[in-house]
Amino acid sequence: MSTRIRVDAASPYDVVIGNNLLDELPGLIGEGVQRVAVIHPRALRSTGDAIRDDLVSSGFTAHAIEIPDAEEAKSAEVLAYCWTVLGQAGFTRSDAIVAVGGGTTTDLGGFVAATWLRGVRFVTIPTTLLGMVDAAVGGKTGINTAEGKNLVGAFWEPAGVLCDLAALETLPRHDYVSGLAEVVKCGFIADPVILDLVEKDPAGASTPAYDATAELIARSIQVKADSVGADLRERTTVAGGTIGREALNYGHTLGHAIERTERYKWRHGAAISIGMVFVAELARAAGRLDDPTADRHRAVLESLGLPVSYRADAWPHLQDAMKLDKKTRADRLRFVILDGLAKPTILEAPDPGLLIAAYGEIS
Ligand SMILES: NC(=O)c1ccc[n+]([C@@H]2O[C@H](COP(=O)([O-])OP(=O)(O)OC[C@H]3O[C@@H](n4cnc5c(N)ncnc54)[C@H](O)[C@@H]3O)[C@@H](O)[C@H]2O)c1
Ligand SMILES: O=C(O)C(=O)C[C@@H](O)[C@H](O)[C@H](O)COP(=O)(O)O
Ligand SMILES: [Zn+2]
Repeated sequence: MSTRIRVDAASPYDVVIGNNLLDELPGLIGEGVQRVAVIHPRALRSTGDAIRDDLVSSGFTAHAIEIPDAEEAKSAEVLAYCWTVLGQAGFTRSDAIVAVGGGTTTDLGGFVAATWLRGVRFVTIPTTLLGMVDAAVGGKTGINTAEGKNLVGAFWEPAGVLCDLAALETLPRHDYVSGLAEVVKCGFIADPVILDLVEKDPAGASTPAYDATAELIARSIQVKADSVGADLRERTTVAGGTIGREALNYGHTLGHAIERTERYKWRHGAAISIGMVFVAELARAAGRLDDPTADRHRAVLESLGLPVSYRADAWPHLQDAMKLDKKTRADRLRFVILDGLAKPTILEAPDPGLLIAAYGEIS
């Protein structure tokens, strides 16, 4: 049995969660498409080849494009390599891209789709927890540069998202747990039932075999779908006491700065775990967040084995990196914080003393 979650975008699409979903792929690729590129990371070579072969059996001319694993894929060089393959294979505007892999593959693959001939059809098949609950949904695509995380990219929405839960069984444990950071994020910003389900059995929740895994995934995707359906291009700042898509950036201002400082060798979820504890401390220091909710961040993330502290001497580098965060306006840093559980808002240009105090709590 599969679950479908609709994303009410300009062209609405479904995120399907279940098993053996590949029968749905030709329909998502659509009529009139001749060529399909299946972009996959090195670690999923056999999956990429199998999907390509299936597509050939369905009558498409399919090519597998192998890219590096993890953040190495999100580079200008890999992007240019994909353009070369598409050009040599004669991809036209009526052809399509399928990205099969984790968030790095769907971010890169989506940017290839957004930029090739100014935009071709795109389908995501996320194979990591993080990809399913976050990266493959919502149309943010892009690459990193030496100056910062995701600094170059485009909004380019998929025609559909297929989350085959069986893929999670081969995922290394630290990658699964990294994805849980985004799940916990959804709990704090919008759906506290997620936190209850994780806290009930953190050891169990750290594996895909947990009896609430499908519910955790569906609830997190619903949070994402609601946010991007309402504010795809992240334009809503503060309106009527609520914020739009920026809420999904909870923990990411410091988290992305840590990723840059670590030269993109860390997993994204590990970095944003620290980033969430930091903004919880910032909100507490600013008198905005109650102690139990602030303390709950460290407790739940630590119980999953995620990091919650970082080197004290890194603060000057992190401050520099945060200046290029996409929420920054002119010289004013803007952080997503909580005014209470599931009440995200923006803290604009906090006093430097507050930032140092919050960093002191996590270093
Ligand atoms: N676009 C968005 O809205 C959005 C949202 C959240 C995160 N992201 C981005 O997603 C990226 C992180 O994604 P991730 O955590 O999925 O990491 P990832 O894509 O690097 O995947 C982690 C590792 O697992 C391997 N892998 C993937 N699926 C596997 C499977 N089923 N079995 C075994 N190995 C597998 C990959 O090759 C990689 O080495 C970051 O770059 C982050 O910025 C984007
Ligand atoms: O979808 C969003 O919006 C998010 O912010 C989700 C984040 O989890 C994700 O890491 C995203 O890639 C961050 O976007 P960025 O705009 O800060 O680069
Ligand atoms: Zn993220």
